[in-house]
Amino acid sequence: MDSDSDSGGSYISATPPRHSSPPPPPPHHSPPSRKPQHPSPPSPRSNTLFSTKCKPKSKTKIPNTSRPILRPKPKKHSFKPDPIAVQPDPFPEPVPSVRPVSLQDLPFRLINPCGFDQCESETRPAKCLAVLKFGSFSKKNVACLNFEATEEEKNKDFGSAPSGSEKAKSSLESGENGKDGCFGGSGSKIEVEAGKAAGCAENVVRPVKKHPNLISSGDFVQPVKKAKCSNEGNFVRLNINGYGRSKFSYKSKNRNFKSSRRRNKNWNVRGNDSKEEGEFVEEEGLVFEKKGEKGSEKIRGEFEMLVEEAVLNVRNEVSDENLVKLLKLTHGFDEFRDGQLEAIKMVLDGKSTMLVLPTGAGKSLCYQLASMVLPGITLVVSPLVALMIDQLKQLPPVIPGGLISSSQTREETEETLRLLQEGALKVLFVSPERFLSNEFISIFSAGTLVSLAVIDEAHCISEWSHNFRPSYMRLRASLLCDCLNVKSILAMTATATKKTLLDVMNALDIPPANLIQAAQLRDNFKLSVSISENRMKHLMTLIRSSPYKEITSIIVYCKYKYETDTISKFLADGNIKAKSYHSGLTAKERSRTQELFCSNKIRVVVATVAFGMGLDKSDVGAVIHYSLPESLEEYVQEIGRAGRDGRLSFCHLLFDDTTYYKLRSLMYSDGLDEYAVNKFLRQVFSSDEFAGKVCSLPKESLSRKFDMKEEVMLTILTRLELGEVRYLHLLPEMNITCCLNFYKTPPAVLASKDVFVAAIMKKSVTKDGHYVFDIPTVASSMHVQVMDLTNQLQYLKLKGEVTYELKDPAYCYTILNSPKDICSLTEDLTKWLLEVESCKVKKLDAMYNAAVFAVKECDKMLGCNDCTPFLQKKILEYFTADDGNEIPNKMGQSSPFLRSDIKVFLQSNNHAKFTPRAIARIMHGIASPAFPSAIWSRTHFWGRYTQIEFKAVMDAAKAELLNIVGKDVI
Ligand SMILES: Nc1ncnc2c1ncn2[C@@H]1O[C@H](COP(=O)(O)OP(=O)(O)OP(=O)(O)O)[C@@H](O)[C@H]1O
Repeated sequence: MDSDSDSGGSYISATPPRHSSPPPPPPHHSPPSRKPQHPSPPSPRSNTLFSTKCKPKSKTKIPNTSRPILRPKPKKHSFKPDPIAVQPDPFPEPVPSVRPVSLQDLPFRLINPCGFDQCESETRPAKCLAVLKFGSFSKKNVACLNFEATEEEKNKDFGSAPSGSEKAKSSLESGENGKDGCFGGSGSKIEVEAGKAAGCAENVVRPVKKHPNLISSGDFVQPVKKAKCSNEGNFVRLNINGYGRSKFSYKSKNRNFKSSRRRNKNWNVRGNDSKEEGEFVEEEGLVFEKKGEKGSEKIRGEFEMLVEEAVLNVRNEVSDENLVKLLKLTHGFDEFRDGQLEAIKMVLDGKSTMLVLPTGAGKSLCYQLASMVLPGITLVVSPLVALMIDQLKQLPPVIPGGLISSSQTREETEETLRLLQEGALKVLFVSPERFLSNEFISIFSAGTLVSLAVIDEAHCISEWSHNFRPSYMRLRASLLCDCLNVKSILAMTATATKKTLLDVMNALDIPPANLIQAAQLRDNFKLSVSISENRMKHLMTLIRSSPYKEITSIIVYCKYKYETDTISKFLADGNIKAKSYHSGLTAKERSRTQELFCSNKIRVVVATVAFGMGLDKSDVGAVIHYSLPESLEEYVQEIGRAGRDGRLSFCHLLFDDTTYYKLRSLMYSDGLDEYAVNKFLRQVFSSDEFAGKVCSLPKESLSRKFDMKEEVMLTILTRLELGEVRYLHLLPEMNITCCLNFYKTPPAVLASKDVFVAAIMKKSVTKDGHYVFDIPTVASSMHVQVMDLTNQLQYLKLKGEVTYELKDPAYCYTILNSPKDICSLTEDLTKWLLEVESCKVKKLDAMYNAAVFAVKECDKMLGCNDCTPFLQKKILEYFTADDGNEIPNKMGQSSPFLRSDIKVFLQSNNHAKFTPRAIARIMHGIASPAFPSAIWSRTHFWGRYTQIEFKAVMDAAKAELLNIVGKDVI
């Protein structure tokens, strides 16, 4: 593809933003010419593609994340704390933000997650855990205290091997199915103690660094200090499921014997002092390694009883006091942050809840705590595998969790499902694609109780959000409740406009009274903006001057991959330790960069949107936007990666008009006209309908044919699957063309013995000695499943009879209902796609307007460079405004030369077929599958009209095409 911009992971969207194309390379840089993939030269009357057979019919305070404190030197800060409650003050007084020294001021972090005495705590430099592989934590009951490694270990270089999380993330971005992370049995590796807790008394439990939910994939494996009793010590697991308790007991008839037995055993072993050394003592969720010292055992016993008691207390009475006690024990925090308590109480009351809290405000804690108290399982749906892995890792040790995603092997998935069925998991992370699949639903119909379904990044449900994902369409309350018997839903997001929220709450059946919302921005940001004609120079100056020069971790966000490389090199040349990060790099390179950044070995990461989701670094001190974000949601999300430790952090936005115009053009790169939608639908429903017949759409060739991006095709297909009428059922993508060679037995002889081969012979063409055939076609002709045919091919290959190669990745589906009126379906779909497109454009305009407003207001206050109140104002307005507000933009509506330029363009390219949209795209310099920039950027009209409204260019193109072909064609 021509795109140089990055997506935010496994992004699939009908909408333009993240797969948008880069600015075209200048003509002299164009790659070697390829023949344009357009149809053969048309007759004059057919010089338009846009006529179709379908004639168109006529608050609250922002949660203060752990008391903002000053970074080392920033002198005076004047950030306004509460954009909702307080009107922005144009002359903000500097807020004295020095606070008394607290634990957080120490050069290390003390944790005490399990309520041990302070001396149990340990210095915590991050990310240096030796890991020891373990079979399955359900058996070994791996759970433990989350201590981190010693300073010495921290300084070790872990090489370039990527973390499990990173690998998954990388594979996601690159569309690979990474097999390298074993996520099935979370806790399948145990982190072993890597150092002594500083200053701890002798006779205590060693801080064993193992966590049931850590899923480091072996990449972090360092010379493992073999754990002394790692798999043979005395393990204690805490029962938090409440089995056996009448009030919350899970009354499934299908509980299998094995798990019941284990549960009973759990209950029997409470107060395990009597257990012998070396024996496993199983209870849900918590494992201590026995060190053979009576004191430590006592502490363990006390702790497990405390947590269990705290859970029971909450079950008996959901009071603030009881919940705070549980919070202290399980997470080590003294109090809840804004919104958390309300959300937890609502969920425990069985009410579906919409929770809107800023990034880093602690939304995850709400379902974590609730999951301990609720019976059965809590399902968490997340959009990215990387996010799921991070969330799984962040579960406190007492909560056993698992994960199911498409990046797992079958065995890993099966292992997780086994644990699930045994009742060994409390929280299960699942991707939306897997969610509600027949296979998944069948597990729950067997009796696993789902108390709570958590939809993380819930805005992805809505096409009016900045990050709509078709796969999230399947998350409807009706489906969740009907298929999984979910008791209540918790939808969480950090960034959603009013319209998006309404949409999400409608889909999930959440009543308005159950909305818990705080300001969408934390209060520990100092925001600034500048218009810059030389952004590179500006960036360098910024990083070298105060306060940025004192900040050790900075993220610079760019739009394009090439920009990240150029800028990181530029910074490195200026003696600033910087590296680039984008999806064009190998997984290993990306992982290495993230490692270096997280261990503070580089100061700056220059990245595309591909960086940051699931980033577990709390001390990022600054985020600089080198390019204008595409929406205020994206801006808020990205600056939210700074200051997660609660300290004051600095965010600067550099922008210019040229970038804005380019971005605005890109917003139109996914849109479709009725003509293309109609053609596509006809292709989708072209097959004869018979039950189970697998239809396929080869992605690449059809993408060119319809001038439609592959992900847009998928969006339409998903809509056809999950809309009001279920027109089709999507199947996994597969390569549909097979090139077969026969080795041992001559084809005719083999065909006489094998019906599959006979069918293949009938349906294949021979090409250079290969038999080439379409797999679904052959399977259909035999009335067998595609899988049967591929299995037979595999079998013949193993016998040495054949070799074959599969190619042409395709979307596969079966038709459930053919539309009665394809024209009205076309119309509906086109309307929807155009609305989504214009929504994206509006979002960019809102972002641009906010930036311009902030600059102007600062200019009025001569010399002021603190844009915080102005941006806060705009962000607040944006997220709370009613839909339908017109957003002004600075696009031109016409140009005296436009029509004549289009005319000349059409005359000089009369060999090609154009739609008005195709012409407008070229005039705006946007590549598309049928008009790639490698070819079309050579025309001097390429990108000439980026400053004229796209629709105006389309109208002009339509008029010119009509002039050429005659009005009767329309
Ligand atoms: N009550 C609390 N007191 C102190 N720290 C807390 C509290 N609740 C959560 N945290 C910490 O805040 C940090 C951020 O939490 P979390 O990752 O859940 O945020 P989030 O709202 O999900 O953010 P994002 O939207 O970016 O995913 C975590 O380190 C978490 O341990």
